Amino acid sequence: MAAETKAKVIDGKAFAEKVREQVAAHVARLQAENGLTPGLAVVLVGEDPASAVYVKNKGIQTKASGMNSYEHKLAADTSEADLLALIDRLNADPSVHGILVQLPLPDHLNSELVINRIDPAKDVDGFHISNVGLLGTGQKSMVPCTPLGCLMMLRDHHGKLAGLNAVVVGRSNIVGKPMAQLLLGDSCTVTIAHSRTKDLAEVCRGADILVAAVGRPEMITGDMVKPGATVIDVGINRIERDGKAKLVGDVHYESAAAVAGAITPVPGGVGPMTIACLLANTLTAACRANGLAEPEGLTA
Ligand SMILES: Nc1nc2c(c(=O)[nH]1)N[C@@H](CN(C=O)c1ccc(C(=O)N[C@@H](CCC(=O)O)C(=O)O)cc1)CN2
Repeated sequence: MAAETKAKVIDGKAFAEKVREQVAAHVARLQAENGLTPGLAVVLVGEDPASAVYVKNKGIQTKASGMNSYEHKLAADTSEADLLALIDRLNADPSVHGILVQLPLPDHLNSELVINRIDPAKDVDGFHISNVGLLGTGQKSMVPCTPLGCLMMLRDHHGKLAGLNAVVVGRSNIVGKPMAQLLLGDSCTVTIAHSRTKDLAEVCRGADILVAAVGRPEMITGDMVKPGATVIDVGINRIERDGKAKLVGDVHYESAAAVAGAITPVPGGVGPMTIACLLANTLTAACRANGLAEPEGLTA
């Protein structure tokens, strides 16, 4: 029998819709008052099916928010020199305020080199080494979309986060590390745990906020969750169960929801916030590039 769900379910789909509405309202004001339309260029190399869907959705949502969308689809065997030349052109294009290179890139391309070629002011993914350094030192930066989305949901649920114990399970550059920096910025006491952490369950049980970003299906189980804790599940894992394809997070939802105070589901939790925050970052980049006030509530 399924365990009873006690936790409040944090609805990322609904939250993302509100963020997109805020972005669209701000974009309409920018157009009316400043004659400015933010533009986002997304670069996809190759035919990875999941990446193609994410890029398509980015284009649809960018246009729906009133911004310009520029899609660049390149063949899987595109050379590094050609990709870098495209980034140089986008860096120099004043109608492009945000540039995103969809990851993962094909193996023959050096992701670090490619990402670090993007103008940091247009790096709406927040992956450029300059933005990483700015975030790590508490300075104004572009913030990676997935952690920014998690932070927005946590602030909305808790109000103030100061003094709370946060455990981030996972140490990736894209989610784990920036998530930890953002929580530290909001004065949480932060622990970064990972696959080699000793007694991971005990470390997790100390968390008021538990962020799972390990990329292992259902690794975080209910016995690892402190009663009443807020659980943010960043994992998106495609598994097969009972002969059917299924999408699950890094958290075993039923057992964790029986103990947690609040929890994000998969799908419909963190995932939709990633693209909503990409739109927010593009708007922020356009405002900064034009010396205009940044949108309130849409930045870290
Ligand atoms: N350059 C980047 N590449 C990648 C990023 C990124 O932030 N920047 N993140 C992921 C992919 N991603 C956006 O690019 C993304 C992943 C998941 C979702 C989402 O809405 N997920 C849904 C489920 C969708 C499904 O059925 O597959 C959900 O969780 O509800 C949006 C965007 C890697 N690459």
